[in-house]
Amino acid sequence: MKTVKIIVAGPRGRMGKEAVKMIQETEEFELVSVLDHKNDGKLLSEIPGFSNINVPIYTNIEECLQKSHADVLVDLTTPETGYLHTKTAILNGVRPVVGTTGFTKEQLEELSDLAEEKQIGCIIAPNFAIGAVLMMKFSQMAAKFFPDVEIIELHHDQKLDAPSGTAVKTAQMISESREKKEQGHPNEKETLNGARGANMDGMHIHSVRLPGLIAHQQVLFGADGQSLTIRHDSYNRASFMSGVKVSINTVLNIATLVYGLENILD
Ligand SMILES: NC(=O)C1=CN([C@@H]2O[C@H](COP(=O)(O)OP(=O)(O)OC[C@H]3O[C@@H](n4cnc5c(N)ncnc54)[C@H](O)[C@@H]3O)[C@@H](O)[C@H]2O)C=CC1
Ligand SMILES: O=C(O)C1=N[C@H](C(=O)O)C[C@H](O)C1
Repeated sequence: MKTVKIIVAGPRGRMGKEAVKMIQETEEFELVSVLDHKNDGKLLSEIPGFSNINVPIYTNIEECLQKSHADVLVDLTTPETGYLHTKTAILNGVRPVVGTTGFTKEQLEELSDLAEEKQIGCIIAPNFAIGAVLMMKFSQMAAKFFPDVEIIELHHDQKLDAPSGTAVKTAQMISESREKKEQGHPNEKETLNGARGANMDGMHIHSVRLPGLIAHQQVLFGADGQSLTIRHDSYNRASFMSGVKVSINTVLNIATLVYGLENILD
């Protein structure tokens, strides 16, 4: 069995910590270094909460990629950093597995073109939880029969991007099966800005941010005399790790960019 050598970017973050733990617990994975924006030159074991993990911390991605000889970079940072890391990894022949959300459509297209040109695998998944992927797929199926839909996503109040990457992906997937329409009354007017949420392809997305929440989404469909609600809840960040694992194993065997876990699950 060949060991997969992995770099984690954002190791001190909520998701990064969980990814480091999962990699340490997986026999065929080896954490070779981490990328952070501080603590350059230290060992991860010097950082509270990471005792015994003697891998170097880099703050410069080029240096990190050149010295680590990694197969995969797992990025769990912020939109700007995640984009830069993904691009640099592809250019250096290291395969990115990206959970970071908030990339623009143009950035995704550019990264996809770059992966194609370099013939290198890259997986960007707005949600690694299998249940969330099913929620998106079921919503796509339902929208064919129930074109009247609104999306409500609910997250912890430390989240930087809104709407969530999952909500955007859900709307994109629904758009593929839903007849085009603007949700709500044609003459509706907001008397308070933002009352109807964000509008994507005529669908409204509402973002809730509260302490105590982790990651939740409901997709509400309405029709004459009935409604259908499809809801997913992540109660902890371990819920995302099986998807990260599948992505690491899959990215080694593909030569393009895949956007969304649904495209690699059988
Ligand atoms: N795809 C998925 O299933 C999931 C994706 N996410 C996404 O993952 C990202 C991280 O989420 P959280 O862990 O909750 O955030 P967080 O704020 O806890 O962690 C982000 C980490 O990135 C680090 N960071 C910032 N700039 C950096 C740089 N230049 N170089 C290296 N590290 C840097 C920060 O120090 C921090 O430790 C977000 O974009 C979030 O939306 C979160 C949960 C699940
Ligand atoms: O920031 C988070 O926490 C999450 N971000 C992802 C998103 O934007 O969809 C995935 C999950 O919802 C948790």
